[in-house]
Amino acid sequence: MAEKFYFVVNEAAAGGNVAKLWPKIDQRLNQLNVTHSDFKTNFKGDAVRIAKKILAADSSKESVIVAVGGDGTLHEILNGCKQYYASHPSEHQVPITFLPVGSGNDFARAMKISDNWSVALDQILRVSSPQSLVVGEYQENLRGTHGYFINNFGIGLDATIVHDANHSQVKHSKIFGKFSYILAALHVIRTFKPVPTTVITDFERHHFNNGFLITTTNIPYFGGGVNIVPTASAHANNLDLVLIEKPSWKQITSFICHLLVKKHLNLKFVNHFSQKHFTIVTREKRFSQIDGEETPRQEFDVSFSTSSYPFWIK
Ligand SMILES: Nc1ncnc2c1ncn2[C@@H]1O[C@H](COP(=O)(O)OP(=O)(O)OP(=O)(O)O)[C@@H](O)[C@H]1O
Repeated sequence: MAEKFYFVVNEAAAGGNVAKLWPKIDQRLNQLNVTHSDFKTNFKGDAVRIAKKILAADSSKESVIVAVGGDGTLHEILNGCKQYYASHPSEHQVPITFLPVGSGNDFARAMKISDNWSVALDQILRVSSPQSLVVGEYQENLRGTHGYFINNFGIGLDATIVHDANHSQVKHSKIFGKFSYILAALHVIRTFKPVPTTVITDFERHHFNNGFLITTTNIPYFGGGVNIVPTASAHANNLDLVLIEKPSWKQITSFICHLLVKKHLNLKFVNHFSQKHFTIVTREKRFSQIDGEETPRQEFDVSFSTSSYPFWIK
């Protein structure tokens, strides 16, 4: 077991429910005599700063940083750690892990971390050594931005769904909130304008006039449990790109039926690339989502590659 756990708590995750949950988790940690401290995030992006602050104070071999929230919180902690070690390359890398109590927990689903916090906490406490996992790395060539993702980077359809769902009134409804993504998806599938897209791999260049779904993934799931690439794995040193051109309703129906039996990647109109490096260029403004976090509408010239980080996960 690690000597000290640093819990980075996003009380705003799961529609604010984590604020009510954290005292129970903290009480359980005290009952179990787990040496720990907690840091609450105060605003969007704050977990990046907190992760760097923790590492600057304690980079010991016995420490672990725990994201308490959804995928967005883990995403920020990974990026904070990566930024810290970019300027401290010789230091020991403190592993990170995840207590999935947010609403988007695709990474936990992929890594078989329980969605019951108490079971997930036991899983974390039973780990005895870190394991290195593959994470996605992106370099946005038009704006010079750079970062890492644990799950996926989507341009187009999924990103527009994330945007619409995040800005819908329904999301804040106690009863209908959980349907906000389905409602947004139904609307966006009908209205999304396809985008000309070029994919450049190490050996080839492919052009698609009507890019619709353009999702690069490191794990099987996106959008809260959709098994988009069943073979994707954070243990494999590659990323998977799924690109679908604007489909007819017949193709959408066929895609959904095949998705249910995990055969959708065999469909003729579904393009699937599995590579270590590739670049995606879109010359019209669209939204993107990175681990569920939306970015503004923009054109993209983004190069993808893989990287790795130690995770405190069995
Ligand atoms: N104190 C805070 N107030 C508001 N937002 C915050 C705060 N702390 C973190 N955030 C932001 O909350 C967002 C959602 O976090 P996260 O993905 O972990 O939870 P979630 O419940 O899965 O979220 P969602 O379903 O809304 O995407 C992230 O963009 C994060 O930066």
